[in-house]
Amino acid sequence: MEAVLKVSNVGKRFKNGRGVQDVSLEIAGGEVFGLIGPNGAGKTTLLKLIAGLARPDRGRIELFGLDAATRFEQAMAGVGCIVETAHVYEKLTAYGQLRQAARFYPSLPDSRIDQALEQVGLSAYRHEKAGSFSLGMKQRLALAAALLSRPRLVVLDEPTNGLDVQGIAELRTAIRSLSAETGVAFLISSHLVHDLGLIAGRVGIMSEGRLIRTEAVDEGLWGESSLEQFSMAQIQSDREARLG
Ligand SMILES: Nc1ncnc2c1ncn2[C@@H]1O[C@H](COP(=O)(O)OP(=O)(O)OP(=O)(O)O)[C@@H](O)[C@H]1O
Repeated sequence: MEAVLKVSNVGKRFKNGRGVQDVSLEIAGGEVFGLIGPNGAGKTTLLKLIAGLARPDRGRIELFGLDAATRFEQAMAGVGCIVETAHVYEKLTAYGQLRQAARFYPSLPDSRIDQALEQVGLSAYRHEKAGSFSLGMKQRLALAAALLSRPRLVVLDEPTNGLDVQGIAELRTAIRSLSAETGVAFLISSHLVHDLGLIAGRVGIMSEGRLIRTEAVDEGLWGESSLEQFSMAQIQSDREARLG
């Protein structure tokens, strides 16, 4: 499928010398791509650059064939994101919450709210207050809000944090069926490598601001070891190669 995202040699350096450097990456329509790496590896920074929440110092980001630097608004219109915190108003019902979010899209029909709730498996809870929801349900409600405008790429920062096994399984079901049925692509970060291995079809390993390797999630590839061990070994050998 055609690329929804093309990142070419992107870099951003903070005053403390950290950030991301020379990242290149392509994500196709309908793909679920996971970004893994330890704390501070640069995952959130890269997601922010892609979601238009920060500007790169160098390199190029193309979304749906549009250069994000010169056609920012059109490019970002196709991106839904939850970066840093998933905002959920505890006193509102699931429906009420999405009604609030829908104010940003005046031409959106009310039926889209029900459809988004259905897409994340929360239809049965539409009249219940979000305050009574589990963390996993809150995450999926936030995802429903991000889906309202029918984005072609959804960017999620650490969505599995704090979720139990069932919460992860439900998030996985929602993401997998959305990508398969609607062709929306997902870019998801997590330092919880195992969790992301359950959700993503392909992963990219980040270390010290760089994307050191991308791989299809295929247990055969890492043989006896887990994806965690595989990624740690990659990070270690990358460090050794750079330090000479
Ligand atoms: N606004 C900023 N100003 C200065 N340094 C920053 C800023 N944002 C991030 N950094 C630094 O850039 C590096 C990468 O941070 P980033 O948050 O992207 O990592 P991460 O992989 O998402 O880690 P985590 O899993 O902890 O969220 C870190 O060393 C961080 O301290």
